Amino acid sequence: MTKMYINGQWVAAASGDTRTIINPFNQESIAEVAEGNETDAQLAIDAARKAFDEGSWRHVPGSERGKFVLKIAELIERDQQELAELETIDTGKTLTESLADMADIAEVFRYYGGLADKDGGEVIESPIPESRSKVVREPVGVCGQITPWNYPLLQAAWKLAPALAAGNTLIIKPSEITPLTTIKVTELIEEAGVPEGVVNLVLGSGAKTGQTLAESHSVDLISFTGGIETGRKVMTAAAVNFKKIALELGGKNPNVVFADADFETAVDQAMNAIFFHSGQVCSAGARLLVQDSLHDDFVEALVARTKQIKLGNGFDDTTQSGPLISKEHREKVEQYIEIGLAEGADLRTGGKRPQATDLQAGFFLEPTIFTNCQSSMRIVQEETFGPLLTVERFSTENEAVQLANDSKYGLAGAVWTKDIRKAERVSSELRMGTVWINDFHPYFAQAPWGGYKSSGIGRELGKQGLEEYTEVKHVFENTNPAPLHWFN
Ligand SMILES: NC(=O)c1ccc[n+]([C@@H]2O[C@H](COP(=O)([O-])OP(=O)(O)OC[C@H]3O[C@@H](n4cnc5c(N)ncnc54)[C@H](O)[C@@H]3O)[C@@H](O)[C@H]2O)c1
Ligand SMILES: C[N+](C)(C)CC=O
Repeated sequence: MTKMYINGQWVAAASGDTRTIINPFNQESIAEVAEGNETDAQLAIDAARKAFDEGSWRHVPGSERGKFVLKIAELIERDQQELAELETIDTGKTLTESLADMADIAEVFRYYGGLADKDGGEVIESPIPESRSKVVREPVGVCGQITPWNYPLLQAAWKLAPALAAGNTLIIKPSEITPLTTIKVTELIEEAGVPEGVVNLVLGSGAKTGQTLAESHSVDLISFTGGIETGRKVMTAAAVNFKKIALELGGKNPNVVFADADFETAVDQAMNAIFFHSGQVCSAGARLLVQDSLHDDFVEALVARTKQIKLGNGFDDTTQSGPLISKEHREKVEQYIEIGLAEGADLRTGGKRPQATDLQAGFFLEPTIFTNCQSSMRIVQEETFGPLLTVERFSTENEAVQLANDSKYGLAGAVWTKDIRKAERVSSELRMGTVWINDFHPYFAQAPWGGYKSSGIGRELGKQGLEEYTEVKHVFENTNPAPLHWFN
């Protein structure tokens, strides 16, 4: 049974409870892990608090902290195959995708390892004679970090690396259904020699362990990645002590194709946008908007190619898309298929479970495309988080922008056109944290990631991702102190 990591020790749950982890491709048991609860979360919080308040970590120079973070990058690269196989068996995503994730993850640690000693503060030109002024950044303190099941280690890396680089201590809680790579990276963090109490790993349900982190008066920052409704609970709980908050929430991301787009590339990338990782991607291009004159030919080509997508085992290198993460999640996406039919959308392909015998044990769903969709529909407005694409038409550039922005979300979106001036005009009007022009999906350590509106608060990655884990302090020195005689 795999344990939790608290104060430098691998420990079982206080209750002795465990949870079985299954492979979504065949529902086979793949691991037995400790199932923590509020008691374990509190032990981890106490360890992180003590390590921050009494330990040496936050006084370690940035250059030394950076070396720890760079060492973790090195260890991740050393064990990337094992980590990728764990990610695939845990999530169902293809091994190719998992290996790409591991490369991204190592790069995130490398990026923040290099950034750890680059902000030594700023001297300010004080307007007051005989004084000196500087602005410094300091670690926030104890950070609670909560991650989702779709990119388990990638989303953990986006939190762990900057938090450590900035000198914080932390408690990380992965999704209870996909903990394996977060457990493994914690082993690597221990191997890298990070002092005890600095990094703590708790496992278990969000309602117990996650909630405890969010509502704790001893936690100074909560960083959450997950669904909009859970994010609302976390934000509410975090208010108890006005802790800093970072929220990376859902998306319903418009993929806007103008008539002058590169047809073949736009079709190919529209598939990539929605069916990569079976659509279980926060920034999936689940909402396709096609200019009227191109619409029918584009949809015909897209449907024909979508029917060819090969579903299967993530370890089979001919597989293009894996299962959904769980029985419950597949049922949730299937409910949206029923909603789409009831709302009058036209089902052009998919919409049901595959019949192939070798796919019956997994949580598979055929790649699905609905056309004749309207912006007011629930399947257009709500995050379906599966292999479900809605297609809408538009006539003018202004209509495209209006439709794309007609959403409570604002995470990401794309524009396809050969007219770069038009792309820039549309990009400047889209209310979302990332806009791709003639591409879909790229993200990397150097550029900030996050959402407008209900897609979240704050940014991960980039220098902004490090700043989120710091407090800003102004230090003012009177260089010639004397009585003021303000009061006689
Ligand atoms: N914006 C991004 O960068 C990004 C990235 C990945 C996933 N996501 C979003 O994550 C969602 C899918 O992930 P999910 O199903 O794991 O999300 P979820 O909200 O169900 O769970 C996310 C995490 O929150 C925990 N949790 C659950 N209830 C909690 C509570 N009351 N208090 C504290 N923690 C609690 C869970 O245990 C899990 O670790 C989608 O909406 C997706 O868009 C967003
Ligand atoms: C990896 N990312 C954040 C782009 C999409 C996650 O769902």
